[in-house]
Amino acid sequence: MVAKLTDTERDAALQDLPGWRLAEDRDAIAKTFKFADFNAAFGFMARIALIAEKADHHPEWFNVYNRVDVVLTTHDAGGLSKQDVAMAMAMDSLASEIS
Ligand SMILES: C[C@H](O)[C@H](O)[C@H]1CNC2=NC(N)=NC(=O)C2=N1
Repeated sequence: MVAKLTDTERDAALQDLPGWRLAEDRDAIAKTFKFADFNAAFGFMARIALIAEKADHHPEWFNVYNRVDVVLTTHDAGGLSKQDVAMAMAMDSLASEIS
């Protein structure tokens, strides 16, 4: 099982994740991605879904047209883990590629 990040580790990780914020009500990070249109947003989700399956680490997300609201946390760890940081970085990298 993967370890929950300490407060110090969490704050350090957030420094390197532009646009990501701490969720208000839980130990999780959140970001809103905006794309050109629904096709780009859904393409992003489809490609992240494949990465998520491979990593066995799945985002919580909500899509409306070109917007994807993402929340990342690790249920098994009861909070934020390095797997969330890795997923956030993968999302940022893919989003910058397609927008
Ligand atoms: C059984 C399965 O491996 C677990 O439930 C995995 C699947 N995907 C997961 N995704 C996330 N975000 N957190 C988890 O703890 C998690 N656990």
